[in-house]
Order: sequence, then C-alpha cells, then structure tokens
Amino acid sequence: MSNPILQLKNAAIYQGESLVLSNVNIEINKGEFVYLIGKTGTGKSSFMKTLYADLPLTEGEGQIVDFKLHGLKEKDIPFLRRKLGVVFQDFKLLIDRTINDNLLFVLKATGWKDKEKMNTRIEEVLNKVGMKTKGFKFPHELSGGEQQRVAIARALLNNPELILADEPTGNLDPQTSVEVMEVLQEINKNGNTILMATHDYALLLKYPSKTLKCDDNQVYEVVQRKG
Ligand SMILES: Nc1ncnc2c1ncn2[C@@H]1O[C@H](COP(=O)(O)OP(=O)(O)OP(=O)(O)O)[C@@H](O)[C@H]1O
Repeated sequence: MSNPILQLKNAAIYQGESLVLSNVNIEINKGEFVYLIGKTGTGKSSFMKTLYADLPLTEGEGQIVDFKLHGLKEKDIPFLRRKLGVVFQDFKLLIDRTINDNLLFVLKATGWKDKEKMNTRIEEVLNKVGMKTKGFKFPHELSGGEQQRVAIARALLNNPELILADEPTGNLDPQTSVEVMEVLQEINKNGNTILMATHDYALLLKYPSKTLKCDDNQVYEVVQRKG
C-alpha cells in the first residue's frame, strides 16, 4: 500500500518570475530511495529548494511530511525543516568548531537541552556514518568524503522523516562518492526515505532505484533499463 511522504499535484516551480518546472505530479513513499536527475539548469536544485521551503510553492499543491507546501507560513518553516534532513554538495559545516560542536550547535538550535542526551545522540549519528572517532577534529582536518559523512550525520540528528540530498557526491572523487553512497544506502535500509539529486550516472548504474528526471520544464519518472 502506498504511503506518500511527499506528494506534488499540478505544481509549478518558479525562480522569481521564471517558470522552471510545470505540471509536476510526483509521489514518494516512505522507505523509498529516489534519484532526481537531469542536465545542469533543468531545475533539480529549484525542485529541492521548494521541498525545504527555500522557494515558495505558489502554484499547485504540495504535501511533505505532514506539511502543506502551498500557503506554508514563514513561522512553520523551521518545524518543517526539523522533519527533513538536508545534505548539500558543499557540506556546509561550520569551520570554526569541531565536528562534535557542529552537531551540538544543531541540537541546541532545535531545542535539545540535556547535555548527556545530546552527547549520546551525537555519538549515535557519528557511529552511523563511521565517524565515531573523529568528533574532536575540525572540518579542515577531514577529507571531503569524511566531511560529507559528517554532514549526513548532522542531517540524521533529529530522526528526519525524509532526507533531501542535493548533489551530495558532486565534490567527491568516484571512489569517495561510492563510500558516501554506501552510507546513504545503509541509512535507507534502516528505514530512512531519501531523495537524492545527482548527475552521477555511475552511481545510478551501481545502485539502481526509482528515478525522477527533470527535462524540458517537466519532472517525470524514468524506467531504468536492466542489464
Ligand atoms: N537564484 C536564482 N534566481 C534566478 N534564477 C535562478 C536562480 N537559481 C537558479 N535559477 C535558474 O533556474 C533554472 C534551474 O536552475 P537549478 O539550479 O534549479 O538547476 P539544476 O538542475 O539544479 O542545475 P545544476 O545541476 O547546475 O545544479 C536555471 O535556468 C537557473 O538559471
């Protein structure tokens, strides 16, 4: 039975005045791993930004983790974002503090108070991405792949219902991309739903999964050829 965690109906996505995607009708169910592909400039990032309410949905309807995207109020955006884990191409770690303090910062900003519980949670998420022993390091002391694993750990802190990853392997070499992908696959196997924008076709071939494509101002599901 389908159990949508994300549903867009007749949605149009704009950057300012210009229409990027129109007539978007898609559904993502709990537990799925979904790719979002498409040439550069076709609207993948705009699509992602609409989902985490960085761009408003002004046309059509959108439902994501129990929030309505159309008519979403400014004051509700932080609550929506707490239910999402967002991972970016450029990691976006705070460079002036250690990995532990990066994660602590997010926990405090999202309402956690108990020091012991925070430390336990930090250890748990770092463990999930194989970075348990690196919490004392500063971001610049880690490789790109390690930084991205920390960024994934950060996205997991509040048990998000959906993880949005926008080109998470875009800055990584092929081997490191596979390592980061293994982490995302593992997280998905443990029940997290993931939408990942990418133009890394090698990853699609190695880890085939449901794929949405942005092309010609449309988003549609593509059927992957086998063999
Ligand atoms: N901040 C912005 N203001 C105005 N137009 C924008 C803005 N960001 C993107 N666009 C335009 O929106 C369209 C879609 O861009 P978007 O970044 O969503 O594509 P993309 O598929 O993510 O590309 P890439 O793979 O290069 O990241 C492009 O025509 C782009 O020029």
